[in-house]
This record gives sequence, structure tokens and C-alpha cells, in this order.
Amino acid sequence: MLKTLSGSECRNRLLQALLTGRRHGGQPACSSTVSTYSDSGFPKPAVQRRMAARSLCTTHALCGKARVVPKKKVISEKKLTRYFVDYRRVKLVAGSGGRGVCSFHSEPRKEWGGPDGGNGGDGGNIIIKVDRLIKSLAQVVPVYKGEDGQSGGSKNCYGRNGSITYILVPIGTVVKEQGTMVADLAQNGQEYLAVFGGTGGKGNRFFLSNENRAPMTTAPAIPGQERSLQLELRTMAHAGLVGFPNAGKSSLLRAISNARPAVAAYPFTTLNPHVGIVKYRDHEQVAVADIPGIIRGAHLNRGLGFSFLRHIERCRFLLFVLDMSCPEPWTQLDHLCYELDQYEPGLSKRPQAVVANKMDLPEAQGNLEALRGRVAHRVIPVSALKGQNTEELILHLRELYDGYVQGDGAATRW
Ligand SMILES: Nc1nc2c(ncn2[C@@H]2O[C@H](COP(=O)(O)OP(=O)(O)OP(=O)(O)O)[C@@H](O)[C@H]2O)c(=O)[nH]1
Ligand SMILES: [Mg+2]
Repeated sequence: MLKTLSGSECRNRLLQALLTGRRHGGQPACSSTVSTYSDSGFPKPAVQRRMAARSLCTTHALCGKARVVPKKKVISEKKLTRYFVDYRRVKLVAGSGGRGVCSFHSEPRKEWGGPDGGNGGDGGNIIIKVDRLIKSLAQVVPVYKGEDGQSGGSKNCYGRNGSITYILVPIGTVVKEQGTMVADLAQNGQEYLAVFGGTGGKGNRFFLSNENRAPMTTAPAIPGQERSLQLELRTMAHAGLVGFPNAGKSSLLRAISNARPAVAAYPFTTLNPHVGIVKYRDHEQVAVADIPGIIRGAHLNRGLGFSFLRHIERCRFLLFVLDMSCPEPWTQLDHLCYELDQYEPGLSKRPQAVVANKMDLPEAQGNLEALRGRVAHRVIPVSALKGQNTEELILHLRELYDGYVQGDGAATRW
């Protein structure tokens, strides 16, 4: 039977419910069926890890900051590929010099005023310059033309020099010409003068001498230098996700970072690498690259070809992603290491971890212990789909990164 409550009675009941931590239905406000504390009173190890990851990382799905980020619009694979470009061929044509002029001064009662044709200005150089705010070569266009120098004029007017054209590139860009490295741009602000502008032509004033008081000669302008160069990013990301197609690499990148690569239940969903950034609370950032799937014979250009092995070469450490629902998942690891070593001997020996993915599937549970028994490296079981145990991966990623920064990476940190 419904009973009508007076205003003060209703307020008292609400206050009582808030103080006892109970809801209107009589249930405790924060009841939980599973205890997060062990018998000794400390949080269980899994809970400890989750707490550590929450306090360390801001891109993890459990983190409050990440939760409030509005859902991103799903972008097609074709559009996503434009975001990260790590290789470009460019044709550079420096500015040509301006024309020198042949002219004679003339004014009333001064018929033979002498030569006054000015020189042309020099053509503009093209410089490749490092800017730490630039993260990929996406904004680099195929052809650059430097500014031409201005032509000279009469009355001894000299032409203006063409201004310098800058091509801004990220830190770690390697400049190559016909496969040979010509510059390694590893520091912020570093410049490489790629092509010289042409010298301006000389006007007839330049040729005035005691022997020749009325020179008609001008020197021609020199065209700007031309070069075809290849720009390549040396380091693509700190960590690379390496695995067979459908292993769940893109799903994993989605789970640990704010990147949104396409995920689908068919092989070769990812056609180009995607880089996601795992952000930690101390403002440190670790770049993780989702690299398209590798198949057996990739080093012979099978599947999507060599180019992805080239991307792996440019990652400082590797995360091998295995599909644990497949029988004998350790064979995937052997095949992946074989392909990497065939491409570049020793590539599979980089600092690494093995990510045992799809642990939410029942057949995966049995494979985990067998995998741990056969693999010397650390095995991190996760479920990228459900976001389970990704905290352990994020913490390990940070350990690998700290090891890299303390080592040779300190000089080229970005
Ligand atoms: N059950 C389960 N399914 C998963 C998990 N991770 C990924 N998947 C599924 O596996 C399929 C492939 O996932 P992707 O993330 O696209 O795999 P990928 O390795 O990026 O594949 P490619 O881009 O083709 O190389 C999708 O249907 C995912 O939903 C997981 O942890 N558990
Ligand atoms: Mg993918």
C-alpha cells in the first residue's frame, strides 16, 4: 500500500540513506560481490596493477580522463592512412637567379650618362629543417620550387634575392639520394641545405672599366640547382606491434592508446601503419605502432611485402602479439622471429615482450602455460577486446621505454 510522506519525513529518510551508504532499495551504495582485498588486507596483485596503471597512464580505458573523452567518429582505413607518412620522395628545384640588365643613364644635357644596368638577385635556397612539433612527413609535397631572384633594373637597381624555402620535417628524418644517406637530422632545429639557388645575372654596369666605358655586355643568370631526394623517418615509434593478420594488434592499440585503427574479423584489415601514443601521468609519452600483419614468406615480398618489415626495423622495441585461440601459438612467434631475421639479421633480438592476446576465449587458457614454458621472454596475457590486463602491458611498456631512454635513446629522444 502506498503511503504519502510529508516533506520533512522525506528529507529525513534521504539523509539517513546517504549517511548509511544505502540506496532507496535497501542495497549498499557500493556493494561488490568480489572482494578486491586479499586475506592479508592488501589489494590483490591484479588490483594493485590496475591501480598502478590508472595512476601512471592517462590513455588507459579505465582512467577517468580517458573515459570522459567523447567517442571518436569511425574513420575509414583509407582516410586514416593519410595521418602518418614516414617516407616521401621529393623533387627540389632551387630558385633561379634574376636577370642582369643592360641600360644607360640618360637625362637632359647628359647624353652619355654611362651604364646603369643593375644585377639580378640570387635565387632562393631550399633547406630541410627539423621541427619537433612535426610528427610525420604527411605535409611534405612531391615538388618544391624555390623563389627566383628578381631581375635587375635601370638606374643601378639590383634585384632582390629569392627568400629561403623551408621544408619542415620531424626529428629522426634521414635524407637519402639514390639510396645513399646524405643527411641524418637527429636534433631539433637542425638544417640541411638541400639545393642552392642560382646566382643572379650581372648588369652592364658590372662590366664598366677604363678600357670599356660603355659596355653592352650582361652575364646570364644561373638556374637553381635540382635534386631528387628521399626523406625517411628513422624512428617510427618506440614500440612496434608485430603479429600475424587477425592477431588483434589494432584492437590492442585501441585498448592502450587513443588511436582508432580499423578492426575487423578478416586478415589484412590494417594496410598502413598507425601510431598511437600512450600517455603517462608524468607527461611521458610512448609511441606504439600498429604494423600490418606479417605472414610466412614476408621477407620474400609475400603478403603485403617488405615495406612493413622496414617499419619494424625502425621501432626501438617489439611487442609480439600472438593469437592464443590458435593451436600451438608459440609457432607464430617462431615464424615471426624467422621472418624478421631473414629481413635483417638480429632484428628479432630487440628488447621485446610477448603479448598473449584473446585470453577471454576458452581455448586460450590451456595454451598460456605451454607458451610460458617455451618462451624465454616475458609473456603478458591480455584480452584486447575486453581490455583485460592491459595495465600490465602499459607498465611493461614503460619499463622498456625507460630502459631505452637511459641507453642510447637519450640523445634522440622525442
Ligand atoms: N575474443 C577476442 N577477439 C579479439 C581480441 N582481440 C581482437 N579480437 C578480434 O580479432 C579480430 C581481428 O582483430 P584486429 O585487431 O583487426 O586484428 P589485427 O591483428 O589488427 O589484424 P590485421 O589488421 O588484419 O593484421 C577482430 O574481429 C577482433 O574483434 C580479443 O582479445 N578477444
Ligand atoms: Mg589491424
